[in-house]
Amino acid sequence: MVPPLFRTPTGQEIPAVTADEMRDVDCVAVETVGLQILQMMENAGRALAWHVRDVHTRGDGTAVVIAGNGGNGGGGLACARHLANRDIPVSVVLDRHADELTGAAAHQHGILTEMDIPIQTDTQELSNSEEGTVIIDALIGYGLRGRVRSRASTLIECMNSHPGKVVSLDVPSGIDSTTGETLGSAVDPTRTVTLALPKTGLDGVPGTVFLADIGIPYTVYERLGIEYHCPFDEADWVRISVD
Ligand SMILES: NC(=O)C1=CN([C@@H]2O[C@H](COP(=O)(O)OP(=O)(O)OC[C@H]3O[C@@H](n4cnc5c(N)ncnc54)[C@H](O)[C@@H]3O)[C@@H](O)[C@H]2O)[C@@H](O)CC1
Ligand SMILES: [K+]
Repeated sequence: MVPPLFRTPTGQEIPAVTADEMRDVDCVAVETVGLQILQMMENAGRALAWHVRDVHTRGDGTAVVIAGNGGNGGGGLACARHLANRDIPVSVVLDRHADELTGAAAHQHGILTEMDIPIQTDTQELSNSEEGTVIIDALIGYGLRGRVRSRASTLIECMNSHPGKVVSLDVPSGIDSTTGETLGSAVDPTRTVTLALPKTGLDGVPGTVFLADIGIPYTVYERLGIEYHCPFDEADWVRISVD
């Protein structure tokens, strides 16, 4: 399979990676170069919050984060903190009971509880929220394995039936980030904010796609033989598309 070629609006080419290749990037960044996941996640959450504010054009200006238990969910929970810091009323719907969260997602969740941000597993509030509410899809990223299971599938349907805009983190949940295949059901976003490098499966996803800088240094890409030239200019993100 020839990987899709993504370009910035100025025509700069950016290589796309499979989920395995992105895992290698993460692995070299963390294990060899010494970045911590939370450092990258902080950049992801902040960039995502900027995009949520950018699509917030009308309505009551609220946001609901739908979060899973992996790195994608952790980025969404960090985003919730950044939105609350900008006085945007935000709530969180988890895909599981809070006691079952682990790793970075549990860490981010702990901060949100100290901030008194409403967190639930019930989707009622999401269903009742206004059209102007922005939904943040941080359920599953490139870690999707197999067909979407029932609870996640319910949350995906809930996001898709909401009249508000949906911003997906990294990959629309339910899309295989390597092949672009819908594994059962998938989020239909207004916008996707993908991290560090485009994923091959993003070719053809609905909505616009932005690439966000999460602070991975050149040396990581060099060590993996990925030809990378910084596509970012004044902003920490750039719109990308396939020819
Ligand atoms: N360097 C990077 O690229 C960084 C990536 N980050 C994020 O981390 C993500 C990758 O993190 P992970 O490897 O933890 O994986 P993900 O967070 O993408 O996926 C794991 C989550 O998806 C659920 N899941 C997997 N398959 C499922 C299925 N079939 N049905 C229902 N639920 C399913 C798991 O239960 C878990 O909650 C990226 O997509 C990105 O959003 C950020 O944490 C920042 C750093
Ligand atoms: K997602």
